[in-house]
Amino acid sequence: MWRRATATFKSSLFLGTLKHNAPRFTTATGFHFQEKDWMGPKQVAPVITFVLGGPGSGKGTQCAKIVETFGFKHLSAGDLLRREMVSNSEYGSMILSTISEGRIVPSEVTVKLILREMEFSDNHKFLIDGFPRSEENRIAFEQIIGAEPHMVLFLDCPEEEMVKRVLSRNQGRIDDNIDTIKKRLKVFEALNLPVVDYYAKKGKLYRINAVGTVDKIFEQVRPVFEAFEHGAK
Ligand SMILES: Nc1ncnc2c1ncn2[C@@H]1O[C@H](COP(=O)(O)OP(=O)(O)OP(=O)(O)O)[C@@H](O)[C@H]1O
Ligand SMILES: Nc1ccn([C@@H]2O[C@H](COP(=O)(O)O)[C@@H](O)[C@H]2O)c(=O)n1
Ligand SMILES: [Mg+2]
Repeated sequence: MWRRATATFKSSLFLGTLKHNAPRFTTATGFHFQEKDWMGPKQVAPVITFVLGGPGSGKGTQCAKIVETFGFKHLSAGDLLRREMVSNSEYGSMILSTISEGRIVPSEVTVKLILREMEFSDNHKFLIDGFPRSEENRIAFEQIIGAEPHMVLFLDCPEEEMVKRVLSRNQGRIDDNIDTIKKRLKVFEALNLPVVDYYAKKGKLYRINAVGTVDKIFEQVRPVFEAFEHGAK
């Protein structure tokens, strides 16, 4: 279990990017986070990568290749929400209506799901896909988890291509229909692009041209991770 087996952030290799002043924090849903929760015997700090991009830009597809090649743990915020939705959770109906309308689920719920996965993972390298989707998501992650990403991938894809991919995905998702896709694209532009700009200004953004074959796109992604792994050694 990563929560127990890992990080004392204070002695981390990644000291520069992690926040040590995470306050005692109790969310409105009663979830408790305290800095001491991260303390443990092993000196391994989490490596956090966010993977951003519009609906159908290929986040999940590229994440699978990153996992295979670089051994990250893939956490798709959308997948975590869909799993929560069908799990008899108190949030189930709220998540269903939010996803159906292409809106963003309250950050506290999503961050809680991500944190739970991080805590129980044996892996300390995380690829967080489809998150943060808004400035609210981003700030909640920083406050609750007390860490920032080391790098942020942005899969840059034209709208027509994203629409085409989503409509031919055929995985039975309630939001893969033209009406919801239009709403998701609007939300992406209004709420997600400001987050992309934020990380660009911080020098953490890697913009990937997401048009082309899956392998061609991965040829742009691979060197980003190779350089990071090389630098981290
Ligand atoms: N480079 C590509 N060229 C053509 N099709 C692709 C490419 N990459 C992914 N796809 C296909 O497009 C669809 C959407 O891809 P994927 O699920 O990876 O996108 P996503 O960004 O995770 O989307 P969402 O945000 O809706 O979860 C899938 O059916 C996938 O197989
Ligand atoms: N941070 C997030 C991520 C996703 N959602 C909701 O889930 C939908 C599907 O997400 P995908 O990444 O699988 O496309 C998305 O449209 C949102 O409704 C969210 O609220 N917050
Ligand atoms: Mg996806």
